[in-house]
Amino acid sequence: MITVTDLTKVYRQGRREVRALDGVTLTVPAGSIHGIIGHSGAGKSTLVRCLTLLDHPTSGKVEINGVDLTAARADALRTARRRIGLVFQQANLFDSRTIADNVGYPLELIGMKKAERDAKVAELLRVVGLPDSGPAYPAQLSGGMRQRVGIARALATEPDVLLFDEPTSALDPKTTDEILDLILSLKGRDGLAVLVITHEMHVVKKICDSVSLLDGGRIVESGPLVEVVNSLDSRLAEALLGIPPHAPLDAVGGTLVDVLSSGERAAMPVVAHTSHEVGAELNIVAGSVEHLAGTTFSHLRISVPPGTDPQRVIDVLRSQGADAKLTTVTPAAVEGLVP
Ligand SMILES: Nc1ncnc2c1ncn2[C@@H]1O[C@H](COP(=O)(O)OP(=O)(O)OP(=O)(O)O)[C@@H](O)[C@H]1O
Repeated sequence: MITVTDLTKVYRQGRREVRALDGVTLTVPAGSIHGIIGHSGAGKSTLVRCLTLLDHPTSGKVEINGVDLTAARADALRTARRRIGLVFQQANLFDSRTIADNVGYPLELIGMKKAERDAKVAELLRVVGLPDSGPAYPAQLSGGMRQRVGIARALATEPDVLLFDEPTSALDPKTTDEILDLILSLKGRDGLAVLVITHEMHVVKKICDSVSLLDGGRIVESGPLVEVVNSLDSRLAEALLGIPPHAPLDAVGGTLVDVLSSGERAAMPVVAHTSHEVGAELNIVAGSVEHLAGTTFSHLRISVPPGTDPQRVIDVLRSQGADAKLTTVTPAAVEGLVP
């Protein structure tokens, strides 16, 4: 488990202060995967550096299974850092070492004997699906395979936390899915807590149990995936269940209302019922249906024809358990969040 409490990082540029992290607090329990998303400049890289103590936070705490990394010095810090396995966008392997030697490198550093190391490396290569790649060199592997090697290397010291920094940003969609499947397969392994920093919504949808939105160095929304997306007022809902592009308002006509329903309600004809109840034809302009963390979410945009009171439509939709609100076509709240 990793617990971050009131983490703050202030950089000084001449007389100017930049608060790159401003009181970040979060907990990722063992056995779960937490995603952190945010647009460029939100503080993601600073968070990675401060969590791993590559950069010392200005204030606040980072604890792993109760051990305070921020209080550790020198040798104690080196040992404590091994509790976090790090995987970057590129695996940054040593080109002149074999794959087995790359994976075994952190074990060499802690002085593990060769026979024990070889057995551990073979096991790790099996875990990441590369049982026969030990003798190969990095240049002989694809980007996805190199990323698997990076994951094996990060697991070598049996960390309590695995921290992924944009792990699939350099990969094609098929390889991305394969790497995400691998990350999912590690869930629950030896009480591992997984933290994934990403700007890709697909990554959050596919593997995360919970998610936080980082903005201006602060966590502005956070919680279990199925809870944070269950409100039309949530920026995470907008980012993760966004309405696909559709015809402009003047072509669509009427007043636009967004409708969000989840679970069993997502399969019920709430719009048809509402149409019937208010005695007007409600047209579905666009929508998306997503299956997230075992729950189905339906996010629809409907147009209410002139002469029908949109507030009455909203009230009837809400009386059936859906969230509903008047909408504009492009919510400003998420601009820049989805690249
Ligand atoms: N060493 C530094 N000195 C001064 N300011 C910095 C430093 N590192 C980061 N910052 C500032 O802190 C803020 C957060 O930067 P950070 O790189 O953490 O964001 P990010 O979310 O990782 O962005 P990106 O996705 O573009 O990498 C930015 O305003 C940035 O300019």
